[in-house]
Amino acid sequence: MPYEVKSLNEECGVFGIWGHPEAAQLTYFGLHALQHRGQEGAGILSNNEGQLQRHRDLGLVTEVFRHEKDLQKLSGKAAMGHVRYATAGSAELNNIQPFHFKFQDTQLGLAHNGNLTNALSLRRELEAQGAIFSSSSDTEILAHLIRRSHHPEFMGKVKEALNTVKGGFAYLLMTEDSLIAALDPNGFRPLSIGKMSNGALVVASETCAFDVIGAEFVQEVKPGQIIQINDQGLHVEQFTDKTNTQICSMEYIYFARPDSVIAGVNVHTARKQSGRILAREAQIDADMVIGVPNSSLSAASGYAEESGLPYEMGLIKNQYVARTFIQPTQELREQGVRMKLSAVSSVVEGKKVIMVDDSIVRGTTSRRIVRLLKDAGAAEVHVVIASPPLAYPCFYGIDIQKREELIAANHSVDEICQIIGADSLTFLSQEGLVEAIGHDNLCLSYFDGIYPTPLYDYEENYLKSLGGKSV
Ligand SMILES: O=P(O)(O)OC[C@H]1O[C@H](OP(=O)(O)OP(=O)(O)O)[C@H](O)[C@@H]1O
Ligand SMILES: NC(=O)CC[C@H](N)C(=O)O
Ligand SMILES: [Mg+2]
Repeated sequence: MPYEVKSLNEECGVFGIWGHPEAAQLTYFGLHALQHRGQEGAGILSNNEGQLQRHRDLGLVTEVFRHEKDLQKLSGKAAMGHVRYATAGSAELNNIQPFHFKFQDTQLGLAHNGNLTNALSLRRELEAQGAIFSSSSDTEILAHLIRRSHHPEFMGKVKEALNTVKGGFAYLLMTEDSLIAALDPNGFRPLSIGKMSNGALVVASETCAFDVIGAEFVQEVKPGQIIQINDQGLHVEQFTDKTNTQICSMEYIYFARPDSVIAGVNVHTARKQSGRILAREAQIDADMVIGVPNSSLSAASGYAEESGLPYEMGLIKNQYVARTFIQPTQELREQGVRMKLSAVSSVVEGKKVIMVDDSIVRGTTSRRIVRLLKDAGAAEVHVVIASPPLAYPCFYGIDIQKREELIAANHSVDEICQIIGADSLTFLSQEGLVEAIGHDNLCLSYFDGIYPTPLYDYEENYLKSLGGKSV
């Protein structure tokens, strides 16, 4: 399967539109802007006067829609799409979204960014009651809950289902006559509403998808909200009032595109600010600052500005060899990093270099790059990381679910420094991170292990990995 070699994988991206004659085309452009959120598969489902049609496949958006006819057949003035990186269920075609359910009386489209923490137990219960699943993904569960609800109204059924699933979810649903968006009570994942000049309403995981289609930002979907969009406009309700906003801090640190805005904060600005604060906290004597392309470049520019050191291009990313086959072994991950980045010897030779990266997960990237820079002649390599040590897994939509994988869960900062071969290693403090982002409605569980919800099906194994410490 085509795939970019990444150390830290993204989640998923959703996009929906109601009220435009070229709805599927615009969804294609929107998904293209969200491609960084998932590269395993993509799909679009359109709604032509109540007739839903879908095309999906494994691969990047441009590969899935390489034949124009596949997009052209998706007619109608409403559509929704998805780019996937799996968190639950394998990377096979059956799990690629949007899902399209055809019942004898109606049809339903479903797309999901996030990860349910009670998916296994719900599935067990549903199967015991006779449900037959068509995929191994957690996403499908919502459709079963909606169809099995005894509530007399469709929206009532959806609300009941949304109150049954737990964990992280930004959902889009397409019915015959409306597009529905819903966000979990913690609002872990970003989800925003925009408007086009013809009045069409759009929903997207990130605001960068609005810019490519000329839509204007209107409002965010708030935690616990369900928003129905149809020919009458936009109808906002809460499916629960028990909310506690906890936006995933890794969205700001790494996942989201720098041009996106989450909770009123531009991602590049937050990253740049984190670099500035890191420079104040680290105070390292050096000749230059370099970033690790792509995601740490904003933080590196902030670090350079604050420290007054020159910002140099010491590492080059090869934009073309990055695509290869999924090979999730450590050895091949290292191979991927090597293919991806080269050090510029004429820039770093004989110099004391500060290398800024946004995060250390397994330590593969930092170790490899320190070696690259030293092989290229750097006299000293000081690694500074624009986030605190990542020592706890995420259960709300990212693929880091095992503590054993995380270098900071198993080693002190000094040990990590030795393992990656750096001359010094400094992490941004948690307070510094919060200050950089500028609000404290953040999920920081990666760093402090404090989870804002029970972990349900994951709890037992997680507790074992902690050696009995309670969550
Ligand atoms: O410690 P590790 O396990 O190596 O993971 C950390 C690295 O992973 C991410 O980059 P990634 O290579 O995924 O892609 P990027 O080009 O978007 O920065 C992140 O920006 C770090 O560089
Ligand atoms: N990364 C995601 O948001 C994935 C959505 C869903 N859990 C899946 O695995 O398909
Ligand atoms: Mg990186």
